[in-house]
Amino acid sequence: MTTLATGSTTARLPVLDLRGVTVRYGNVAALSRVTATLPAGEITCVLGENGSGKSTLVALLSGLARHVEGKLMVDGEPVRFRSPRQARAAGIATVWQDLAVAPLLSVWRNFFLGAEPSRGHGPLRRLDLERARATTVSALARVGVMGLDPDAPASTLRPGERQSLAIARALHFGARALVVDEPTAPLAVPQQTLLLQSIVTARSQGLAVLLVTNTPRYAHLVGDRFLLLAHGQVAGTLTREDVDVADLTRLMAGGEEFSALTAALTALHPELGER
Ligand SMILES: Nc1ncnc2c1ncn2[C@@H]1O[C@H](COP(=O)(O)OP(=O)(O)OP(=O)(O)O)[C@@H](O)[C@H]1O
Repeated sequence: MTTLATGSTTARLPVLDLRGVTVRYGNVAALSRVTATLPAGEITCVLGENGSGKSTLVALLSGLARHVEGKLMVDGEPVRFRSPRQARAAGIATVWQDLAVAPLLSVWRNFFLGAEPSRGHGPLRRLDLERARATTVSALARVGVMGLDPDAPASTLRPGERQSLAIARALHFGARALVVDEPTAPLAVPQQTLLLQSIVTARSQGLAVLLVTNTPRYAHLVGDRFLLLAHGQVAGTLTREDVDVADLTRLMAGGEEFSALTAALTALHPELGER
């Protein structure tokens, strides 16, 4: 993990850094001058009402939307993605809300998606099936998914397992940042557990994680920071020391109240305003 020693404290360098970023759809500013920092090895939860800009933030980071103002930086370098492929190449892996798998293909095929291991060279080069299966099983185990048959069709994966497969894939292929748009349909507890467990694994592997969630309870359980969006703007940024679950639940319902709380906290602790 990249760290920067600052005197007696150690500050983590941001993997993703947004400075005054604006994204428009026609005349609508879906994000307006958003500033946020996502350090390595931390989970930033994005909370906000419908239409607050959460999906647009995911679209921006994954190369589907472009900013017209401000700067988006990855590891300190300004970027402007023209495609999801470019975002992936920069090390940003996205787990979509409505994550699709190729249902008839095996679990291992879905894990590699065209990047299957091979052996031999030139005309003798062929798929290394054993390695593909073993790698899939061990990568899934790393995020806490045990006992899956790598040859089973992906249609047999439950929703939480699908997301975990995508996270396992991101870790295996060396992503630096993980963007997770939580499924809208509530997951059953075991699947929700799997998903959160995979996200926590990504954090412990040093990835910068952005989790878009509608569930303050889960956000508080795993989140290190909370970014509240309201009407496309940052209504506040807080850390887990600043809020409890009840605060988050209340604040999610109204960005204005969140702004008021942030202002009050910043007045008491000026250093919070610098986050
Ligand atoms: N493709 C689009 N074309 C025009 N306007 C859009 C488009 N996508 C989003 N918007 C508008 O941008 C704003 C932010 O929308 P966005 O979907 O990012 O919010 P959200 O917080 O993800 O909402 P939800 O939780 O409902 O998905 C909204 O006013 C929305 O109507």
